[in-house]
Amino acid sequence: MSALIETEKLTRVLPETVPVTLVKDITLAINEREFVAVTGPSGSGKSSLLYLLGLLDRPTAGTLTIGGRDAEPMNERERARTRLSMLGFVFQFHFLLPEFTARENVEIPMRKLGRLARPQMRERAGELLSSLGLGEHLDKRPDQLSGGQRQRVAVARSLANDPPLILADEPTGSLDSKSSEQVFAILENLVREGGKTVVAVTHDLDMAARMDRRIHIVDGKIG
Ligand SMILES: Nc1ncnc2c1ncn2[C@@H]1O[C@H](COP(=O)(O)OP(=O)(O)OP(=O)(O)O)[C@@H](O)[C@H]1O
Repeated sequence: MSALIETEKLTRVLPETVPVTLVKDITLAINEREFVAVTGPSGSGKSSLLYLLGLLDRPTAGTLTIGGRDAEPMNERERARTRLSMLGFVFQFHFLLPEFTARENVEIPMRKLGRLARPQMRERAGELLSSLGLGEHLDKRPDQLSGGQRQRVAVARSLANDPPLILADEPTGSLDSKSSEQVFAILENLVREGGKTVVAVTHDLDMAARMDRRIHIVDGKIG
């Protein structure tokens, strides 16, 4: 079976006067249905790695294949399309659009991909939110929701186009322990029951220990 995402000596150097190495020679393979933690000290390059894996940044050396496809020759349009269909993102801060309701926020990636008719998008957004315990809050705006609820909306949004891979950057980092546990349980369930692959940066070593595998980054390298 080929890996969902595979890198070979992935490297990202910022071309400053004194070049800054964010990620160095990272070789890894992430398979379907894996729940993977990315850990490491602050500033070690965890977010930079996630950005590369998520096609939000381009490596300066090395290769990355996603769904068996080499990302290198993809133009911006293909990268955007791959992001929309293959990847879901959850960040530490929810980045929901404040003027839209929970349901509309979840519909946005579906509208961008344009595979479903509008009524189906609306229905799917409602179902996703309900499955994450937000059935009562479909028409609320982010400022009418708690932090934990907002993050669950962000998870629902990441699932909008049913991507096989969810990338999460400290998804519970700004939540209290109860909401944190809820969001963790949702991510775990996505892997165990939903067949998704989840790669999550976390500072929480207890959480990392409950995941399938840990990729530890030190100074931009696997350590
Ligand atoms: N655009 C940039 N210009 C200069 N330095 C940068 C830039 N982006 C990131 N860095 C630096 O690169 C290093 C890696 O950053 P990154 O955010 O990937 O680390 P991290 O492990 O995710 O950190 P944290 O755990 O604190 O979120 C850090 O030292 C950061 O300050």
